[in-house]
Amino acid sequence: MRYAHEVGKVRAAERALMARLPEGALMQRAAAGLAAVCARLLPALYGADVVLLVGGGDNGGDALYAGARLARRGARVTAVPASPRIHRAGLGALRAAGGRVLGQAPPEEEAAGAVAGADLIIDGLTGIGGTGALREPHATLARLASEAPGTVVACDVPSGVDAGSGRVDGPAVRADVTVTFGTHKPGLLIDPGAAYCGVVELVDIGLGPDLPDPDVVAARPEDVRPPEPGPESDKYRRGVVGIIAGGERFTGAAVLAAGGAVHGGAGMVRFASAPHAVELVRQRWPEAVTTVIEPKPDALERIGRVQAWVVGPGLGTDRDGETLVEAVLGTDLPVLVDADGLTVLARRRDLLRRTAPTLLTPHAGELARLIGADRDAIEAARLDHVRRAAAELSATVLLKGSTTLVAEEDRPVRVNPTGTPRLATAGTGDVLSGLVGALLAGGLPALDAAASGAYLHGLAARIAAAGGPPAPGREPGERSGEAPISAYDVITALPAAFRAVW
Ligand SMILES: NC(=O)C1=CN([C@@H]2O[C@H](COP(=O)(O)OP(=O)(O)OC[C@H]3O[C@@H](n4cnc5c(N)ncnc54)[C@H](OP(=O)(O)O)[C@@H]3O)[C@@H](O)[C@H]2O)[C@@H](O)CC1
Ligand SMILES: [K+]
Repeated sequence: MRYAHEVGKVRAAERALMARLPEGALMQRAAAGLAAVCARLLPALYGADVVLLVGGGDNGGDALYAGARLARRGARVTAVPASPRIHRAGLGALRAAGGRVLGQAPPEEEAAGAVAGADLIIDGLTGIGGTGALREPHATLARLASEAPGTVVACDVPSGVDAGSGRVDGPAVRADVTVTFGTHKPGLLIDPGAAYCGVVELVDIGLGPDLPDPDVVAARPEDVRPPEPGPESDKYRRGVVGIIAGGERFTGAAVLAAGGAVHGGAGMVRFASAPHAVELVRQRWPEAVTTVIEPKPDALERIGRVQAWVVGPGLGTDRDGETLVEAVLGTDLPVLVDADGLTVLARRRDLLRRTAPTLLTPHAGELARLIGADRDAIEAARLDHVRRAAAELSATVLLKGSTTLVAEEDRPVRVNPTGTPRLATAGTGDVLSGLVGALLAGGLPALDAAASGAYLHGLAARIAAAGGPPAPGREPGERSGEAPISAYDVITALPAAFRAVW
């Protein structure tokens, strides 16, 4: 797992560690790590042009000390101060090492020329102390760095990205590499901030023993553990998922949710709905066991045993849909509620009073209705809202988006690292609900089922778009070689995604 801690906890751990270390030792560790990454990124350090963008806080201090280290090894280092008060000792160290410092508030052309001509730019404008939109001249310098041809290395956090949340309120530095100290910050893992970071390198400055449990974690491939069938598995032990989706009017969602479950490793998929949806699912997925039901309180009685339920995609939000959502939530089994089911829940929050696990999978608009918040406010502060929702609704909440988040009260929020803009296409959410339902039925706890499902879903989308397992890295501006994908393509690529993590 990649771990991230809130800014306040990072500062507390830093204080505790600094109390045991000689003055300035921590900043030296950070600067040494930053300089080492920069040296690796340059084909030749001797004679390389390195520009430091230096803000008025310790983030600028890190950049100055790292610049001094690079200057001592032969780089031509120029500091561009963005503030009249920059780290004095760092400035002295850079000068002593032969670095050049532009005048305070240098003319824009001079700074622009230095940035445009640099082989490598270190962004030390703001780190965890940055708040709100970048002011001038920081904003201009951030823009110049983002447009420059040289390699951009962000110190701790790309300036303009809110370290705690990933919020970006104006211009921000687009980094090729972000060197972060001690632990990740949530804003490095969550979009939009995550998209500004490039490759994130964590430098150990010895904070570990002083850090509490993480606030946010992101899975690596080895952390994704779908339930694996053993030699004694039969279809019942591998988990039977029941899906109630679609109706007379909406059938696509039913077919896609059932497909996500069929390819999501369920031992058996029991699908139940109105005749038309049942007919189409039967045609597309002969593996599913189907039942025609009517929207009555006893609707589940004819379906047979399941280990987890999925309810909602394409169900409709009228009284009939509500009856089915109520029936499913009335069971003592794990339930995933998606799409129309969530709209029903927004007016029937009483249905969430249950003891078995409940997993809700809203996008921002659905979450806005569920917790009575503004959709734009949710998009701007996704981490805060997903946490709030999990607490208020007493449920596991998977908030869909370019970085999908999964929250459960008193647990670190899971950030999905495999998301891709290609997933922003109709029907992919239905596939996710079937897939996660299969993982729930296979015995994963709701948080793990949701996080693993989101991971596999994103990976399948990437595989479908690329026509095979994605290449490990791509140069900026290089053609992606990817195709647009449909929700059905994601289903088809699920086996390859499972193979990649098993
Ligand atoms: N603590 C430690 O032991 C260690 C800390 N380390 C390093 O310290 C960093 C934290 O340093 P920090 O606390 O000094 O804050 P920092 O990120 O430099 O920002 C403050 C400056 O930014 C300015 N500023 C803020 N918002 C702005 C805006 N919107 N637009 C423009 N300016 C804005 C603000 O200006 P002001 O508002 O005060 O006028 C002030 O000058 C951390 O990220 C890591 O790199 C490492 O060395 C490891 C050891
Ligand atoms: K920075």
